[in-house]
Amino acid sequence: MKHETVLIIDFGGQYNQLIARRVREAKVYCEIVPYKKAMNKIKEVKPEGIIFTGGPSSVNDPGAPDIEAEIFDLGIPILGICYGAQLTAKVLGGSVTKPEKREYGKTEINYAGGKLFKDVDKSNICWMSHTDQIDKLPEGFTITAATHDCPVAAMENVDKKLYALQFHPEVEHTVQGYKIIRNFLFEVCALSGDFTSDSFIDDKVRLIRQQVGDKKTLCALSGGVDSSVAAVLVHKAIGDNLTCIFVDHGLLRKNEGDDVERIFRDEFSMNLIRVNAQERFLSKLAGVTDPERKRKIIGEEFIRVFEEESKKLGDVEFLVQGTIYPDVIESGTDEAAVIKSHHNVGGLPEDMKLSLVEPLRELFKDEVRNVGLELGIPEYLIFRHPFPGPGLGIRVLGEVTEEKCDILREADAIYREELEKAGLGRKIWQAFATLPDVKTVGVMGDERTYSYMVGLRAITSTDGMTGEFYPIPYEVLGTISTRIVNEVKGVNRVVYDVTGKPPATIEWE
Ligand SMILES: Nc1ncnc2c1ncn2[C@@H]1O[C@H](COP(=O)(O)OP(=O)(O)OP(=O)(O)O)[C@@H](O)[C@H]1O
Ligand SMILES: O=c1[nH]c(=O)c2[nH+]cn([C@@H]3O[C@H](COP(=O)(O)O)[C@@H](O)[C@H]3O)c2[nH]1
Ligand SMILES: NC(=O)CC[C@H](N)C(=O)O
Ligand SMILES: [Mg+2]
Repeated sequence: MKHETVLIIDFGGQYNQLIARRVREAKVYCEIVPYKKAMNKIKEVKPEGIIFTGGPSSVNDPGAPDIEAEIFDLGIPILGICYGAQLTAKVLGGSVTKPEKREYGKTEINYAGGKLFKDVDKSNICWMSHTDQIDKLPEGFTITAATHDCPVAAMENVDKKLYALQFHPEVEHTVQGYKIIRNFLFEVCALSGDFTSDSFIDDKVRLIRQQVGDKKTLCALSGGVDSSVAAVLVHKAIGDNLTCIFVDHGLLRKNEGDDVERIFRDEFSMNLIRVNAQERFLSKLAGVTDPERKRKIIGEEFIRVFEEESKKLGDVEFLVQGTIYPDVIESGTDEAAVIKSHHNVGGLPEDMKLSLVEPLRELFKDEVRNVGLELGIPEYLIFRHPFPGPGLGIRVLGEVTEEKCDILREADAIYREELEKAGLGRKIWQAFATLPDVKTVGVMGDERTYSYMVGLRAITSTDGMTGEFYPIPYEVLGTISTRIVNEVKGVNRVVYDVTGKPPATIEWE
């Protein structure tokens, strides 16, 4: 039986999989298609609804992603989001400009009602991330929402079932955003919601067995959430043919190497090899300051270590990684911009010989956590803060040296210890310290100091795609700052990062 289908047309937005996920959650089958293939795909699957994603380009740029005008005459309901909304306006004869004020993050909005905003509060908060905006409506459209700086925050042509939103309903910070997507699916497209996916774990176990067969397989295990879940899942599929490799690259947090080794030897009966590779990583990084260069060096060195270990085991073809969707999209795709090359995706060397097994590649962190819990992995492992593979290599900003890593390790340990003491660990999604390549003047013991400054970051998020800084109480910040400056030699100043994502990212590099 053919399921009702929604096609999501990809213009390179950061949140495309989030749109897909919301549609999946509403029990509607959907597929993401590159914009260049949109018309062919529409003819092939005859979707009941179409969603245009956001994207990094400006519709006025020469060569910007475009869409055939005939798509608007097919009678299929279309929801354009951000770039998708701007493109709808442009193609249908309206216009888009770059206003003086841009909007990023939470923004107050007023809705005018109608099918798309059924049961949505008239005045609410939405999530914006745009530079351009619609300034002239195409014929037949009316404005259905506005913010202080964006007069056309939504527009529609009810007769033609065309809807456009400047904000992002798929992002959870848009209060009632999911309701708006559901209204599009159920009120505008009149779908019934006939898609329930089979159990993810059973499906994946079957697919992994198909891909790997009885071949020996390595798993890159960091002890983090994603690779632990990937390892347990693959172990369920292929048992002892799986060997986990944990690389201590000298860029780990305080005590992390020993903790990971102990936990995975005690808790799981899996083959685990720890490779101590501190010197080779640090020597490859010596003198390098560009963040993207550093990420690529680390990504490549990881793979070289895995290749060497695979030779020792003999006949290994596959490498399991705990790659998840944000790693993929932020590393750039044909349509999406490179935000940063995650070491496990954009940082992989071109000549790598192992084939990848990445069962979590389409999922977001909170979905991975749910799979982990279902697999019986203990909660204290599942709810740990994420820690990026390149580790302190991208938290020591600029050139990475052992001395700077040592300073950061101590400062970071104090910071996280005090957050735990204050009971904030589980309220914050990810917290860490960074060491900018900046020295500042201080006065300690009546003497001048000229020492490093430490930056503190604490973010709330569900999926790592967007986030807000967590308001740590001043007393707690004060205690942390005093302890860091008193206890960590080489630091005389502490600052707190109060930026969300967007416009910043979570990590500083
Ligand atoms: N020190 C390491 N040793 C071996 N593999 C690693 C190491 N660090 C990262 N990896 C590999 O790179 C992948 C991506 O790293 P990432 O930090 O995103 O995920 P994670 O460590 O598994 O989970 P978390 O996001 O909770 O830290 C991991 O899933 C793992 O396969
Ligand atoms: O395994 C990883 N390899 C990487 O190269 C990498 N870069 C960022 N991160 C983590 O991804 C999430 C989103 O990070 P950003 O907002 O900094 O892009 C955050 O949780 C980051 O810690 C990485 N994880
Ligand atoms: N998030 C988006 O889709 C952004 C669209 C466009 N690049 C802008 O800045 O307005
Ligand atoms: Mg990690």
